[in-house]
Amino acid sequence: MISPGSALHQDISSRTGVLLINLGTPDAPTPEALRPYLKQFLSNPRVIELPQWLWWPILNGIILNTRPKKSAEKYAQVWMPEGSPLKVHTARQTRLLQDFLGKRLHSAPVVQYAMNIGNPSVAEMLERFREQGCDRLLVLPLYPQYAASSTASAFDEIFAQLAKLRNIPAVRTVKHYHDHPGYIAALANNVRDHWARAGRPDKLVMSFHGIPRASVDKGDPYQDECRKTGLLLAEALELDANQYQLCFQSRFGRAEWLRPYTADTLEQLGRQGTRRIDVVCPGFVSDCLETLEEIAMEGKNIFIQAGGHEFHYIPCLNERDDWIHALGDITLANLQGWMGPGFEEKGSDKDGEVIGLSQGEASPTDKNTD
Ligand SMILES: C=CC1=C(C)c2cc3[nH]c(cc4nc(cc5[nH]c(cc1n2)c(C)c5CCC(=O)O)C(CCC(=O)O)=C4C)c(C)c3C=C
Ligand SMILES: [Fe+2]
Ligand SMILES: [Fe+2]
Repeated sequence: MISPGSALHQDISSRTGVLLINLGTPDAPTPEALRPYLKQFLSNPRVIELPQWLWWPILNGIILNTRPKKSAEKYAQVWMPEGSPLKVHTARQTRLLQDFLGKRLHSAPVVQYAMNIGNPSVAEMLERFREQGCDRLLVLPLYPQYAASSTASAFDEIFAQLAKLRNIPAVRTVKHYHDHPGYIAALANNVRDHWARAGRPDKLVMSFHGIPRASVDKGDPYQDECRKTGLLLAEALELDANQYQLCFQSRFGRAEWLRPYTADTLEQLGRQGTRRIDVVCPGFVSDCLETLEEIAMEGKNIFIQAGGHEFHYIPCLNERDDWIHALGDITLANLQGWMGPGFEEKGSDKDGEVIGLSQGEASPTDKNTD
């Protein structure tokens, strides 16, 4: 919880904080840990846009009695010795971004991560920033494509916690970076590195997390942003339209979601006798349940059982240098104008760009206050 008013806040000279925010993950691969995680996730009206009177009996009477056990079994198959893959990679990315900024700025911002659901919570991290004297905060969701269910619900949580404070920091939010040249280059390098080691497939499948079709009809730009990322990645890899396929995974419930569904696409490609496919998940910057279990395990089974021969899963960006560099560039671009005394850059980086104004990004993406 955030304690109201803190003398510490006034004593330390003003600093900037960068908060990386991700979706959240259970604390353990057990039904007991899955239940509160799923309850919090699926009670969010940004995620399930049904009237409460209709949704609550389904959630509490059916889903929370069946899904925790099934999901826990899936999590157990991908759990790492240090914990949930999503959290392990997010924590590593945070440390690497802190190092990257430390090497490039005389006075680097404080970098921390929070989970929108579960731990470490947004409330806990906002308190840590306060303790460290941060009166400016850049919120950077680890979702390159904007969706109300992911990005907006992260911002909702930040502002709900700030609503409990009297003296809040200046806040900037990064809405999306689905077409950022550094992000696209990192995605393309990742695929090329895989091909250099393992040869090329007949088709590259780009699988994005789905959302309900109705969300797009109501104005969510998510589908367009996924398509733009896919197109830019295909361009960077010099692929023709018949060499790649974009699709949407992780459908939840019975409503119509974005099509084509990944499971159908994999089955169809297998049935058509496609010899080899490689699957990459550009919308996930960290490997997690949805990539390691749903794609690399379930997806592979679907393709092979339908008649496909060779299936390669290409891991997410995780801790790649070029991705951390892109994340650093996105951060610096969005800190423009907040660079006060002691915050000067140490010089241009190795690719010769001017720090904070890199890769054609002349201005911060989206700002709220200050
Ligand atoms: C990439 C961004 C994501 C969007 C958009 C998104 C929308 C969305 N998700 C659900 C339901 C579930 N998602 C679950 C896991 C999950 N989702 C994302 C990302 C997005 N979701 C990630 C990174 C993860 C993995 C978390 C991990 O711990 O590894 C789950 C929980 C797992 C399970 O039981 O299947 C659910 C449920 C909906 C309904 C939705 C949009 C409406
Ligand atoms: Fe999800
Ligand atoms: Fe750079």
